[in-house]
Amino acid sequence: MTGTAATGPAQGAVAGARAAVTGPAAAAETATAGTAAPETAATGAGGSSRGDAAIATYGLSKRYRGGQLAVDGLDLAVPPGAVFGFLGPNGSGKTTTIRMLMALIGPSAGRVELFGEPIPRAANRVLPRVGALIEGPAHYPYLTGAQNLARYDAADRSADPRTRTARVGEALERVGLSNASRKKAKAYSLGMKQRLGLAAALLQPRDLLVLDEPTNGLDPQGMREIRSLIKSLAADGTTVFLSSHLLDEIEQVCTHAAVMSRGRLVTQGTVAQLGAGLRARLVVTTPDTAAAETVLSTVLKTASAGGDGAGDGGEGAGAQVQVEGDRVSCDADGLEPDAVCAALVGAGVRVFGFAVQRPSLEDAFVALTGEGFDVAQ
Ligand SMILES: Nc1ncnc2c1ncn2[C@@H]1O[C@H](COP(=O)(O)OP(=O)(O)OP(=O)(O)O)[C@@H](O)[C@H]1O
Repeated sequence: MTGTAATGPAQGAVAGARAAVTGPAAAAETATAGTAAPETAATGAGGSSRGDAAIATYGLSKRYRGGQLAVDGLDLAVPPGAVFGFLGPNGSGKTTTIRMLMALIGPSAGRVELFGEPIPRAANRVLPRVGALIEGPAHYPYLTGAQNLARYDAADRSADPRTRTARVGEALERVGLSNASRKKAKAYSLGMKQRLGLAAALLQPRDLLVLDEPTNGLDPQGMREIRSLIKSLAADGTTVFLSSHLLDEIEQVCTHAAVMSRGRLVTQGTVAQLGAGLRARLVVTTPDTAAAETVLSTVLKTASAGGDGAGDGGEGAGAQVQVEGDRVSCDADGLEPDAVCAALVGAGVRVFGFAVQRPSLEDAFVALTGEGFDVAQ
């Protein structure tokens, strides 16, 4: 443990990142920081080298005292300026990783660098550049939003008390809480509390924001507000690293993502790259499923014969067309959607719906891990 334990109820929000989260893990750590693993091959995300990464981890592992290997040999590279989604089902090691990034717990093996500086060794120098929101913010319920922020700021030794009032006002403005600044925190909705936690992380200019499940427990409106806030922070050049178990959230807000499963990194890259290995599907909705199936099989055979796989193309084409209820689908690779649609109509198929569906991140996860996304360890 290298962080300073937070006092009061603010244990979740780590503004300026020198206050420690005092979650259940904090007391039971076996911090053996410093047993650095040999540097592993770079797995650059989105073409960025790891030297200029905002966050880089090398063989990062954490085994809890009970023997659980929560994080296993993690090599992360978060490019500066990215909105980086750290994705994985519950229990896959996201929070444990974030705690190690913020020097709240030590790794069992491997190492962390933030902006090229070693953590925890350079924590005092680097962490003031990092704002964090970990495990849901807790606030003093009987203080107003503004008073809560003033308390957080007073606990931050790097913060200038002379500019406190102005910075508190700006942070509240930034998260859209100016009008509620004089309301007691206990009267805040969950979304407002989450925004207040973000405001605490924004009391100083930050180069990096680390957010652990920032939309957890929020209603759809609250989620939208947090997402648009994240986008506006990123537009200002802040690198944002956020964990989530919500795939569509990552797709909506992130430029890059890493996928975790059972403590291990499954893949990382741009969001576009993650789905790139998967093929789009052409989906026809029709009551004439048999006729549509015949047309798609013929189209696939023709496309396949026209390509370089002429020898084996025809054989499996029928099997590649799937019929589920009133939906008939096939691999869209190499097909001209307008020509396929014309062929369907020409054959008398009543086309009620026609789409080329891009694979989702969930499809990518299932393809990569062989398991559904809702797995819990
Ligand atoms: N303090 C601890 N002591 C022992 N085991 C722990 C501790 N904290 C977490 N674990 C275990 O480590 C594994 C990873 O947990 P972690 O909280 O990092 O996952 P997560 O992906 O953040 O999941 P969630 O979204 O549910 O928080 C889980 O199996 C969890 O039970």
